Parts: sequence; C-alpha cells; structure tokens
Amino acid sequence: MIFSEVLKSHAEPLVKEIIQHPFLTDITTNTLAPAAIIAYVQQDEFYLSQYALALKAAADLAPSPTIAHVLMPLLFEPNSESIAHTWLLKSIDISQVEQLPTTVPNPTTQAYIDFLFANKSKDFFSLITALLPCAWVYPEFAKQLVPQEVTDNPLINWLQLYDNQFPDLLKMDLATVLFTILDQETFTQSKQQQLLAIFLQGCIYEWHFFDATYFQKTRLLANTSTITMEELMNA
Ligand SMILES: Cc1ncc(CN)c(N)n1
Repeated sequence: MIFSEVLKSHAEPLVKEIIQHPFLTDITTNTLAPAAIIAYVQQDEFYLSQYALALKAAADLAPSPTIAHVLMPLLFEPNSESIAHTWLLKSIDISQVEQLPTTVPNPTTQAYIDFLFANKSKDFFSLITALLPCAWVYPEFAKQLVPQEVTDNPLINWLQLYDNQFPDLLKMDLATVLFTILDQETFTQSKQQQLLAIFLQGCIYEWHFFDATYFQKTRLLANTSTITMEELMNA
C-alpha cells in the first residue's frame, strides 16, 4: 500500500466519528445554533491565517526546487475560504466577518496551531504531514454528507464548497498535492510511524476543533473523542 493510503486507512475511524459530530449533523439539518456558527467562524478565521503561515513555511523549507515549485501556487491566501464563512454567517443574518467581535483563539485552536509550528521545527515532511488533516478531512466528510437531492438548507453550500463543487471559488486539491509529495519520498519504518502519529494527531485536532466551537469550550479537553491514538496507530 502506498504511504498516503496507509495514513488514510488509519484515520478512517476518526473520519467516521467526525461525520457523526453534532456540528456536522446540525449543518445537514440546518439546526446549527447561531452561537456555534459564530464561534466556528471566529476560530476558523484565526486558524486559517496561521495555517497560511505554516504552509508558506513549508514552501520555504522544501528540500528541492521541484517541490517548492509544486507548493508555490497553493500558498493559501488567509481569506481564500472566507466565502465558506460568509455563507455560514448569512444563514444567521450576519453579513460579514468584520461584524464579529475580535477573535481570541480558544485553547483547542491554539493547541492545533502550536502543533503545526512544532512540526515545522522538526523537518519538512513532518510539517507537510501536520498540514494534511486540514486539507484532507473536509473533502472526506463533505463528499459523504452532501445531499444528492436539491435542498433549501442554506448551510449545504458550505459542504458543497468542500466537496469541490465550486472550484472557481475554492479548489480542493491541496491534500492531493501534499499526499503526492509524501508518496514520492522513501521513509524508514520508524519515520513512517512518526509521520503516521503526526497525521492522526492532526485528524484528532480536526474533531476537537468542531467540538470546541460547537460547545464553545474554553478549556482544552484531551482525548474526549471515543477513539484513542493507540487504537488508531495499531488498527
Ligand atoms: C480547522 C479547519 N480545518 C480544515 C479546514 C478546511 N480547510 C478549515 N477551514 N478549518
């Protein structure tokens, strides 16, 4: 199995759990509470601004000009996903992110960002692997949650965006590029295990991000998803 498939197969149980998270089920039923929408958009604006910096750092650390060249066109504008936020806010009659109070990152957001930059300090491939869950998890749940039939639920646009149904607004090809970079490299068994742990940790942060904004948690809860890191590593 190629390395990217190994990563994905270990994370699959977690993706199933994310799909069942009330944040996403409430999106599909148009019952997501305004407070959760506001908390999510605020935290995500902040998170994505930091993610853009981490992605830029990856391009700077690229081990070859070829890899740097592949990464360059993907360098995230901090507001490239703002249409997703605009759609969420519109559903609760807020027209712009600027109308929200200034964001202070909650502990989960801060921990996820710290995790990205901690992996930047390790090496290029650790950073690429840490960046992957953000790029991979959304299209994974979106393709499973987008309804097949026409709906008047205004929140479905948000899912369709991540299902790559509006490529002119947001192209969802970052995960493919990052996985390809990993697949073109040969890693020792122990390096593969390290990268797997980083990938799974990032996916766990994705679950926590929804949970923290859904319940507006202001403290960090370790391992409140029902699947443990050990179970995922050994699956
Ligand atoms: C936390 C988080 N993870 C992923 C995505 C989708 N790029 C996002 N907007 N925010």
